[in-house]
Amino acid sequence: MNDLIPLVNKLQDVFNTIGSDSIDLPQIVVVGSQSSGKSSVLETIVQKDFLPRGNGVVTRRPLVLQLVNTHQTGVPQPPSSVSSDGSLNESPDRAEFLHLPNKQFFDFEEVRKEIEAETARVAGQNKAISRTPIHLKIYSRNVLNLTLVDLPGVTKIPVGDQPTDIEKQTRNLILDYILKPNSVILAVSPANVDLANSDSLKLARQVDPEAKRTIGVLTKLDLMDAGTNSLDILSGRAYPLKLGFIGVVNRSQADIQSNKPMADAFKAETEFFQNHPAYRAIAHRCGTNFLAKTLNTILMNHIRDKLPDIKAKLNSLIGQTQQELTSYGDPSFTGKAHRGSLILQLLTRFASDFVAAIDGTSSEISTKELCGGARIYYIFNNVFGAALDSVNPCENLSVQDIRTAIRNSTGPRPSLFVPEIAFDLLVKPQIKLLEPPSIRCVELAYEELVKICHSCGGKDLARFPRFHAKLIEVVSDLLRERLGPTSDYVESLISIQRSYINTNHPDFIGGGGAMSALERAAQKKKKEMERTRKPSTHNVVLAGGESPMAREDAAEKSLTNAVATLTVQQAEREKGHARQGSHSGSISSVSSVSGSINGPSPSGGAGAGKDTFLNYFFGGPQQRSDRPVLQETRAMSQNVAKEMVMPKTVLDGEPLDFDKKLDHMTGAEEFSNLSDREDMETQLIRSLITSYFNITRKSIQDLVPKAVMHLLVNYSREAVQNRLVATLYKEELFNDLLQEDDSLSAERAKCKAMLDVFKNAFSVINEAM
Ligand SMILES: Nc1nc2c(ncn2[C@@H]2O[C@H](COP(=O)(O)OP(=O)(O)OP(=O)(O)O)[C@@H](O)[C@H]2O)c(=O)[nH]1
Repeated sequence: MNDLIPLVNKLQDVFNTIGSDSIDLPQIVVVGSQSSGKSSVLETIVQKDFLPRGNGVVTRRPLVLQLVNTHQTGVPQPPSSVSSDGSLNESPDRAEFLHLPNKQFFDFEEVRKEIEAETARVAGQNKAISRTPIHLKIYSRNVLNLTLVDLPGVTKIPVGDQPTDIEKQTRNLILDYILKPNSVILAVSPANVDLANSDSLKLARQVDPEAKRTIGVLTKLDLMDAGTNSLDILSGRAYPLKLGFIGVVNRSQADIQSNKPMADAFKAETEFFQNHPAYRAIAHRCGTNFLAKTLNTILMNHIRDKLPDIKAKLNSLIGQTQQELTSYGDPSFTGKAHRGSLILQLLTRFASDFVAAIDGTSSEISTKELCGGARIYYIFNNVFGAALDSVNPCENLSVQDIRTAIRNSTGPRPSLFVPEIAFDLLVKPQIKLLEPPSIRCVELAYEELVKICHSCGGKDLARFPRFHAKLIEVVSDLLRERLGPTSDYVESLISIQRSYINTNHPDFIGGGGAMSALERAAQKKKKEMERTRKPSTHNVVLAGGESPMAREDAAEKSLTNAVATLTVQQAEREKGHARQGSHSGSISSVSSVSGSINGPSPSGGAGAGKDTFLNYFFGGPQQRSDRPVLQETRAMSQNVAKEMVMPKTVLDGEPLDFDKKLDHMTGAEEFSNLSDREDMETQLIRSLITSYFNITRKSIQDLVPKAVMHLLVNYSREAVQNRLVATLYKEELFNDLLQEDDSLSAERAKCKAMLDVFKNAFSVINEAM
């Protein structure tokens, strides 16, 4: 039975080699406030001076102490096994530190120095504490098998390098250890301080409220005021702990300073209890010897209770670790004989992941966010759709632009009808507005495909980062190759739309439709005004002699008249064109063919100068002044004008009106005051542009996603596997491609070591049970 503690020690060693605390092993954790006597208790149990001593905070790192009984039978030697002269028997006692694996310590003064040095190395010289434990193993025939952890004492006031929250830090460190259900709490309290103020018991109660795994130790019983004693506590009446309280008397500071031998201290302790009137009756249940035996029994029972759990935990850890190890791949498969098939397998997996992500058939589809092909659909439907919808058909088209277009398209003659050529000129640049969102749609789909290819390959490929990078590179190249043709095609879709303005489109509103819509709008507005008109205001006559209503009436009337006149003119005109046998029924049908089918347009040679006019109409004011053609025209006109008026100008030195007019050849000031007819014409052109633009927008919205799917998505989807094989399945590349990631090899080795440890521990337990 006594083999159980060495078993746990063995497990602890096994786990220490990989620095894992994945198994909560049974151990005794010593807890107490600063200077309560924790180190003294441990030293008395070990029967050795080996712990650092001094004023204030001494224990500053957890010390995991494994006591190993070296007696053959495993039965501990009683501390009384001293020679007749009172000195301890010559013993082969020795100590080992985990951090110094090849060194054995036979001098325990050296052990103390090493603990001090190791504490200072990690926690610094000045009172700060550290969570990193020191592992110390002591082999002796005078110890019972025990695993104990000495922790820094609870302090209230920071000293030295200690941070202001030292109390919190120490408490958290202690709680980390005692929270583990497999730890037995050795709660040390000095007897000369009221138990109600005991930090160790308060902490123990937090994690073990039923007091099932807490054992109380009362130190400094010799320092209690004369006439007082702790019998109530020691006999379990004052504070209920299932494992009870044990009283001890350690060496005092004076004893330590005078190097009082352990054996003497032990003797003195025994005498103290046997001679004390209050404790005499329970002397056999007091003292360090009894404490060591009790702890040994408690720990063994505890281990026996916990062993099945530990075994089960180990079993599941073995399963998990085995799985993790498998995920790192088998290194033996990268050998020469398997390289080709491994490359092909990984490459095919990458390609099918890519296809599956696009098709939405991937097994790792997210339920949290859109991924793969669904994102491409989102781009088409939501992003591209919304971008197109947000384009205003008459964007950047001012009244002035429209008027100028109308005027220019009628040439030197005044316009009789709404000029079709102006509509043609104006609508083309508007269609161009659809190009940027369409190109962006291609780019977004491309970016999405690049993203998809980055997420392909899965865990298997993580092993071979170079191969993974190469696969991504090849697919990215393929996608990049497709980006150009797709963008070009989409660009040409817009150019196609601009190259022929099909005013014969069945959905196009046409001139007649636009006119009647305007008429309806005007009549509706008129009715609304009539409805809101108040009778009392009818007769109010202003100083000017005309009532505001009367003025409104006049304006309304003239607007309606203008619409009527234009409608009649338009009807006449359409009739005329019908007679000539051209496309009939819409004003714009006339416009679209006027330049080619029906001979010269009303604007004469305007067709030839269209581009210049377009630039002129749709560039900003700055651009406009920069246009060389316009500048030239202007300069020419000015020269002509100057020549004409020179004599008069020279005579009186004043700028002539004619000059001024030519300087403002854009005619901007005239557009501020449009006639009713001009206003109607402008509105008519606007509604024609809007109608035609909407038709084009609809077909672009339909065609661009189709083009992207055909030329970019489906093309690369189908070509990916072949491209990958053609580029990467080459014998001379295999070596480079199958270079394993260093960190992954290290991870695999670590995982393998861990698995060995768990298996080892499992068989250790199996043998013991
Ligand atoms: N007289 C007497 N003194 C004791 C007893 N136990 C401990 N001391 C003294 O109390 C002081 C503190 O004891 P330590 O064992 O260093 O206490 P600790 O809890 O380990 O202290 P830290 O590690 O600094 O938290 C030392 O001077 C001990 O000699 C005891 O039972 N009787």
